[in-house]
This record gives sequence, structure tokens and C-alpha cells, in this order.
Amino acid sequence: MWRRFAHLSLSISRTKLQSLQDPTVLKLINTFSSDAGNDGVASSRKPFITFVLGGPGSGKGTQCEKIASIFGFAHLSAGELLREEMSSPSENGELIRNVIKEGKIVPSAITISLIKRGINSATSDKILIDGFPRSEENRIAFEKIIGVEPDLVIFFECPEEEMVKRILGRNQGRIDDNMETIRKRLKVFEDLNMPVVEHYSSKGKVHKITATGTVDEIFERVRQVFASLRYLKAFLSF
Ligand SMILES: Nc1ncnc2c1ncn2[C@@H]1O[C@H](COP(=O)(O)OP(=O)(O)O)[C@@H](O)[C@H]1O
Ligand SMILES: Nc1ccn([C@H]2C[C@H](O)[C@@H](COP(=O)(O)OP(=O)(O)O)O2)c(=O)n1
Ligand SMILES: [Mg+2]
Repeated sequence: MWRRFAHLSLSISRTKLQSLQDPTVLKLINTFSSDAGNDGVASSRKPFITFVLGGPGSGKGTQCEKIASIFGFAHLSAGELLREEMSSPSENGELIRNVIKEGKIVPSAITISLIKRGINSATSDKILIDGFPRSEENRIAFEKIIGVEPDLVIFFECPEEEMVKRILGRNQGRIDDNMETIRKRLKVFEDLNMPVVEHYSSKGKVHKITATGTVDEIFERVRQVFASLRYLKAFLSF
């Protein structure tokens, strides 16, 4: 499957989207060829990769589910993949558990191998990667191992007190949803994840979404980003 990534050099920026003649934009828009849902068959087309970033509890998972269902994306949550691996009889289970409990970041090689497997078995060529990359080390390793950059980065901006309130109300029995680990995760987010957001911002790839308000209000902001890509596709009559 990795051959299908080899020639993927799409990049998106607001400036480029404004230039409708740009062949990169035309290729990018062409990935938005279907409405909600998918026929369940992975196509040989190059995937359109969106990284979804934001602090713990900012609503990444909640919004990804909606994007997946409305825009036909496959949703890969790095945290979910790690939790599944942690609960399976895997040689890395104990290591993952300790790192997550401490609010730290699992070594990139482990996370990327799970993401790679997820992309390989995805039923859509539009992929949301939720909660990854969490650090510059994650980002650099992904770009090196997978050989591509994301086409788009969504960043959910949310005040810390709101994130804490949401996590404490999440009730999913997670070993990291307690005040002691939350404090560490918030620090790791500021220290290690924000540099990733800044890196992609400097490349014009980041769409910052204000992540306060109701789930539907936030989704309306998200929807506009994805709908504009589809609109351009329709406008250009692909
Ligand atoms: N806009 C919102 N307002 C209130 N609660 C929310 C909102 N969005 C998500 N939640 C809830 O907050 C918690 C964290 O959301 P989640 O999507 O898991 O965030 P993340 O994946 O960024 O950690 C969940 O219990 C979710 O149901
Ligand atoms: N790229 C990643 C993603 C998550 N992890 C670990 C560390 C994170 O605190 C936990 C939980 O991640 P998850 O994305 O599920 O957490 P939130 O949705 O932000 O609350 O998993 C990681 O080590 N590397
Ligand atoms: Mg999540």
C-alpha cells in the first residue's frame, strides 16, 4: 500500500485554495468525490490525510465522529488505537499503559505502526488522524516513515478549564482521566503538541476552530471547512 503514498505531495493552504487554477488544488478537490458514506471498498487513489489536533478534552473525538459520518472519512484515533493495543496481549501493552498513565507520549514507532495498519484497512481514502502527531518527534517520524505530510490540519482551540471540565465528565473509565494525569497531559500538550500546530501553521495548513459552545455549534464551524473543499469541487465540475 505504501506505493500509493509515494507520489502524494498534495498540500493545502488558504492561499492555494484561492488559486483555482492550481493543479495541486484540483487534485485535492478531486478527493472529495463522494457524499456521506462509502461503498466499503478501499480505492487505489491516494489518501487525503487530515490531522485533528487539540488539547485533551477539546472535542477531537466527538467532532471526528461527525466529520466521518457526514463527509465519509475514516476515523483513526491514535489514543483509541493505543488503548486497544494496551488491552490486547501485546508485547507493548505494559509500556503503553505506563506512558498513558503518566500523561506522556508513547514512542512514535509504536503509534505509527498502529496508524499505518489503520490506514491500510480503512474503507475510505479520506482519513482523519485524531490526536496525532502529539510532538515534533511524532511528526518527523510520521513524515519520514510514511513519506507524506498531511493535506489539512484541524486544530481545536479550547480553554483549559473547559477541557478539564469535559474530561472529568467523560466517564469512560480511562486510566488518564484523573486530575493528577490531566495536569501532566495539559503540560505535555503545551510543551510538545503546540510546536506541531505552529509548524503546520507556518506552512498554511492549519484551520483553527474555536472549540467552545455546543457540539453542533462547533461542528458548524468544522463543516464549513470541509464543505468549502466540496464546494470548490462542484464548482469546477469534476
Ligand atoms: N462542545 C462540547 N460541549 C460539552 N461537552 C463536550 C463537547 N464536545 C465534547 N464534549 C464531551 O467532552 C468530553 C471530551 O470530548 P472528546 O471528544 O472525547 O475530546 P478529545 O478527544 O479531544 O479528548 C466527552 O465526554 C464529550 O462527550
Ligand atoms: N500520538 C499519540 C496519541 C496519544 N497518545 C497517548 C498519550 C495520550 O495522553 C493518551 C490519550 O490520547 P487521546 O488522544 O485518546 O486523548 P484525548 O482524546 O486527547 O483525551 O494516549 C500518545 O502517546 N501518542
Ligand atoms: Mg479523544
